[in-house]
Amino acid sequence: MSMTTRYGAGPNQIDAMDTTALRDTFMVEGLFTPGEIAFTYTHLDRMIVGGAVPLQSPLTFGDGSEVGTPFFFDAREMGIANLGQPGWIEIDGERHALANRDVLYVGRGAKEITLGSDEADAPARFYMNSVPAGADIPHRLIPKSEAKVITMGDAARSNVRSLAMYVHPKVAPSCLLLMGITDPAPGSLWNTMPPHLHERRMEAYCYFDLAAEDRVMHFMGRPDNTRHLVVANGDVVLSPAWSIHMGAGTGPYAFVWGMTGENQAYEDVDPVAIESLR
Ligand SMILES: O=C(O)C(=O)C[C@H](O)C(=O)CO
Ligand SMILES: [Zn+2]
Repeated sequence: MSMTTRYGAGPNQIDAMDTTALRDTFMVEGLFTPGEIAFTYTHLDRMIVGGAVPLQSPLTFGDGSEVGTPFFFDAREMGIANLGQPGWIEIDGERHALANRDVLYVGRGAKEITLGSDEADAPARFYMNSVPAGADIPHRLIPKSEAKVITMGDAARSNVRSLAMYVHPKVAPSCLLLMGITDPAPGSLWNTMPPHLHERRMEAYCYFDLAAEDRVMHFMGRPDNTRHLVVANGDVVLSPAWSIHMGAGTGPYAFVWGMTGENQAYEDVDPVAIESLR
């Protein structure tokens, strides 16, 4: 298991950043390495993002030395989305089967997590969002069929998309984690339109199901001072509360969004008018 750190930055700091500095600060690349678990500890509301691709041997974690508690989950909760082929996750020996796009919520107090793939040559790809938690909420498997799906957007503006809420008060409760998956409709390439800010929550986007030759252009920054990040399959964008977010792909893609902060009010967002962007 590896753990890297991202300290984040304030809105004025992006003026001095070149492309490499911007990417090093606001992106996490390389989370999905076959046979490994990789975590990045962000100082954006202390969300940890992670990836794991188990092959022949299952992968285990749960030690808390990197987070300063005896066990990883002593003061944390987590959502784990399977973005790959069928696999399974054991929480303290209790096994849950996860098909593609199923999500497992792991509540505070778990001791040991083991991640496995049904077939080593068609592995699961587990994506993880973990945030501090102050309550014990039961572990729960949320199959794709139980997610609450909302369709939004406008075909004339190429932004029709369906947004599936998994870890959400109306679907599966958590302490302060929100997690879901958004799929642009065929021919629709824009996500998160209109762009928005949510001053009370950070957000992490993990782009997936993107062809190797395609990229998503993810826009960030203050509305009057935007930048872009060129994102490949499996890359994560860290979106601070002060930053807008919206993106367009050069081909089909999907993304997992995860949020935490002061509240779980999905509607607590401030849309930003396109004509105000600079
Ligand atoms: O396409 C969208 O719109 C989204 O998926 C929006 C994200 O869920 C989001 O930014 C929530 O704040
Ligand atoms: Zn958002």
